[in-house]
Amino acid sequence: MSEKTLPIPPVVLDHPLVLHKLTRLRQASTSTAGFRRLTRELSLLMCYEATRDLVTEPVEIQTPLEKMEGQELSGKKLCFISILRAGNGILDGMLDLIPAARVGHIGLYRDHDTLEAIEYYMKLPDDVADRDCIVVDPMLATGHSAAAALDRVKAAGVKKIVFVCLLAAPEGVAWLNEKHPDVKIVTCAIDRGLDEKGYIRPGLGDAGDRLFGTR
Ligand SMILES: O=P(O)(O)OC[C@H]1O[C@H](OP(=O)(O)OP(=O)(O)O)[C@H](O)[C@@H]1O
Ligand SMILES: O=c1cc[nH]c(=O)[nH]1
Ligand SMILES: [Mg+2]
Repeated sequence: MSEKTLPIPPVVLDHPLVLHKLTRLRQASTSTAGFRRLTRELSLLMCYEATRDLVTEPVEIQTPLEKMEGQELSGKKLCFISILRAGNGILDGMLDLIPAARVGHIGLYRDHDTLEAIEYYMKLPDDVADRDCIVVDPMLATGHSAAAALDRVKAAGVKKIVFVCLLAAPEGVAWLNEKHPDVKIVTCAIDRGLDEKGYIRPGLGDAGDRLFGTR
């Protein structure tokens, strides 16, 4: 009998700041500028959670008053991978917190009729296999885009991946858990479910259009 890997339970941020900012983000009356700013702020908070397992080592430093032992990051280097185009809204906040991280991009769009993910671009750093990766996309709806992106990242040799999104549908979580049970999902909320067009309900609408003002 084959052993099935148990999925890592998703981490849902329940911090009051996240609840407040996510509520503002969802509101239809929030402007493009406001949506972008809130996405960036929420990304900082999600980055904090997604990097919780980073390894540190002791380092001796001198404060203005005395020597002490501090801690500095010492584990594998990081790479952020943005699923275009809406992933770039999250990427900005992540890079505010970890400016030295490398960045990869995977271009995917959902076919409106089949809801399958269609790839149109990919560029990953040459040394991505030596890095831990955080893959970012605001929305985990059917999970097709995220699963396709993770297939590509794993094919490039990456071993440890966290997937970060603003909102998830239970259907997307189930799909990703099935396809990539070893990938931890970090999200601000898991909503009620998908509608007949594959939109997350109650959701926040089309994240890409709201970030870039394209509709
Ligand atoms: O889980 P799924 O059902 O695959 O849906 C989620 C995808 O849909 C959105 O992208 P979209 O295709 O609208 O592209 P965009 O970022 O260019 O707007 C979103 O940013 C995800 O990538
Ligand atoms: O609700 C949804 C689903 C997929 N993509 C979005 O931008 N929003
Ligand atoms: Mg879109």
